[in-house]
Amino acid sequence: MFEDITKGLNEPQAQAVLHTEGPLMIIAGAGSGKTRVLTQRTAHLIRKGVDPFSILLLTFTNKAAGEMRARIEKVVGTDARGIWMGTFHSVFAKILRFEAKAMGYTSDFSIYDTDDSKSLLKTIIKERGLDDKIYKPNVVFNRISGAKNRLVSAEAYIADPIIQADDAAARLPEIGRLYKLYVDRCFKANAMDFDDLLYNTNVLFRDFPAILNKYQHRYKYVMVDEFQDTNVSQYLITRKLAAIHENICVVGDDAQSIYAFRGANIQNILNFEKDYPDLTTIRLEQNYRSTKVIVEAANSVIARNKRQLRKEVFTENEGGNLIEVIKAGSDVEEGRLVSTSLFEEKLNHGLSNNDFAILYRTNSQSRAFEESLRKLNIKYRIVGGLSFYQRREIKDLLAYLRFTLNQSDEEAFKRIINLPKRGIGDQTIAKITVTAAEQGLPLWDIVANIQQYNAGRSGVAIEGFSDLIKSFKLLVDTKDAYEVASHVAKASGVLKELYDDKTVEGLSRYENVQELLNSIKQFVDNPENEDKSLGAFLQTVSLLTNADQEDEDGDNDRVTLMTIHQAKGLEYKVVYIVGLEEDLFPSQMMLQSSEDLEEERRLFYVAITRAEKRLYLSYAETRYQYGRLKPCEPSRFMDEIDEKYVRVSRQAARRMSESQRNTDRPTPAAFLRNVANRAAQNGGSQASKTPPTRSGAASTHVPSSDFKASDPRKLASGQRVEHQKFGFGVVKLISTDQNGAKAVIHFDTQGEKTLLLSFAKLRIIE
Ligand SMILES: Nc1ncnc2c1ncn2[C@@H]1O[C@H](COP(=O)(O)OP(=O)(O)OP(=O)(O)O)[C@@H](O)[C@H]1O
Ligand SMILES: [Mg+2]
Repeated sequence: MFEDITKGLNEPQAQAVLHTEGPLMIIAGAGSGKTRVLTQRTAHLIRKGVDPFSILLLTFTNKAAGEMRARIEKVVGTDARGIWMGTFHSVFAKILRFEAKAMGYTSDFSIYDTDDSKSLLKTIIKERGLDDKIYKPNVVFNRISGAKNRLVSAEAYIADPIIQADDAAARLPEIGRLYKLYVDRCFKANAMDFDDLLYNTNVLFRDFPAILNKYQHRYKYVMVDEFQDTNVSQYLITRKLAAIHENICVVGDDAQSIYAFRGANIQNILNFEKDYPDLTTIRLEQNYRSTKVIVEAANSVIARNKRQLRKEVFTENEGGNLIEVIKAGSDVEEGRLVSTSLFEEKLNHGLSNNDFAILYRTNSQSRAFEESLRKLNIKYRIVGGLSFYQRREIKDLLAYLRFTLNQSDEEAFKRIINLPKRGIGDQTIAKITVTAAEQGLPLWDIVANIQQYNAGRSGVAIEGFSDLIKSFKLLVDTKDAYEVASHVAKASGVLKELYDDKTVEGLSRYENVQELLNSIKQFVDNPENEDKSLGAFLQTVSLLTNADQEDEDGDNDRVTLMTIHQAKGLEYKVVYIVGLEEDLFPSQMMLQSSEDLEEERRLFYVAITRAEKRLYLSYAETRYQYGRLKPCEPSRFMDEIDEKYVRVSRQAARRMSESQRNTDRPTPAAFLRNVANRAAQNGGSQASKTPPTRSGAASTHVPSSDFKASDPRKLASGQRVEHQKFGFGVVKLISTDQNGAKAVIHFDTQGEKTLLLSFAKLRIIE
């Protein structure tokens, strides 16, 4: 009866899909179909007649949830809409909204983003008269966040501070008090921060058994993707929710656990076996995503980690190309070489921009790649950069909307009270917040009754503000989110101020606000959204994760640039892992212990396993850091890949053999010698289906200065040339388009390639 649901799945995958009752754990390597199994399993449950409302499916991003929902919908139709699906944060925010009263909040509570939290902490630190160079809002925030994720309350923290050895920040005596003040202040503002969404859900389920019981009965089937990255708080919630039916299925890969720094705990996987003695464990071992070279290279890296569950990963996919190393003189050159390679890949393999990802360790590395991609007219998206919703003008309008809904929201209040300028000074604003805090009054009590306070000249302006907000409030219950928002944008003066600003930036800010209004309209028009209220819209917006951004201009064919952390669960035909240098990756900041090194290595494993067909690794010999040019050493991680899977471009190999000769110069790590040797020995192409390239001629007589970005005027068809990577060939055709001049060249061993002449380094053979 369920044959078709398991069609195309392998034996253990099918078993996992059909095993619906009782606890189930799927521990398996990257690309082995874990996420696919969850999708099929959910479709199967619905086909069996399970009510979609009783299925809870927790994913890593909202986007992943959306994609899974779309796939399930293909099998079961619109029933899929009823499934409770999303990130831990978004699902539990929804529950908290229903149950807000029990916790002393209203269902219109605000969600503070990290900026709001830090701004509030800054205010509190100042009010306490503490030095914000010692009590840095950032540091204090991380402390509080860490405590909440371990379910340590402010009171418990004060009684017994979490102090780790050699952690100076933890010893600051006021942290506990600041934690307490911060929590009180958020509560008074009817606001929860991101960590509260988990913390408060735990408190809710702990203190209100009847409420817990309701959800325990509702969710007959609970599933968690990326289980290795759940923290204790998330695990506890999941376990409690599944306690009655015990139909809990978690899937994960301990080798991809990369959030220990945020409290994720591999231990959860081990505990799971203890917590569920009658657990069924299924292992998936076949990778369907990547070529043999990529799978085996990834295996060879992760095998170096001591702390891991042993598991096999193999693939029946083709051998594929060797992993290529791109060596650049500087970070700028790295951007250029990677973008050029990407451009050539695109042309030579008929790929689209969507097939590519450039992965880096930290966000700040994106700049060089952005610039060089732009020069080549290649569209890209940055996941996790300054997102649309973090822009000033967007936050301004959102703050108005938040305050319209929740007049206790202190951070929204601070943002808008003098926007557009009403002549209300910072001191007056501080006076209002401090008075509210001291007298234990909601902000709004003071703002709405300002005539009772001695607010001086600002009084009239504040009165105007409160009248404005009162008029907005009247709309909330009867109008949808779009009607309220477009009225607020106009009546508040936000739109007009931007409209009057005729600078280029002003114009683009004005357009951004219009764009926000468009997105609210879309939200309202979407039949999947039953609740079209302002509150419902604000909730979805505040919980967008960085990976959930939509492209603004509707053109979705873009190269993706992102940190490796953001890349979890995703796959691309061609992947570039860039900045493979010591101190950058592995990151210097993370290297306190061998455990940290293992976490960095898992990150490298995640990065490698995103690639389907081809993988490139790049590094620069020098890089600007903190305003200074620094020499860099190649990352030890490149050394850790079994050398038979790696190929080094001729240029890199040649420079290496030079540095070997020059023994006075410190050679950049053993890696360089290794690869030079191996390139010379095996022609660099063992496992590849393509014939060996000329990279074997690592120390040819050709000085690199002879390879120049080619001037099209000197090149003619029929001419014989040599390319650094592809070897010798004959020019077939030269043409020009908006990207500049291109040549089609037929290479002796590599076949026909189209190269962009401003980048291709060719040597003309006279
Ligand atoms: N039995 C199968 N036959 C063909 N393709 C499959 C099969 N199982 C999975 N795939 C494909 O393999 C790729 C990887 O699957 P999926 O993303 O589910 O793996 P995963 O284990 O979740 O990976 P990750 O650990 O990176 O999250 C996807 O493109 C998926 O469609
Ligand atoms: Mg997955």
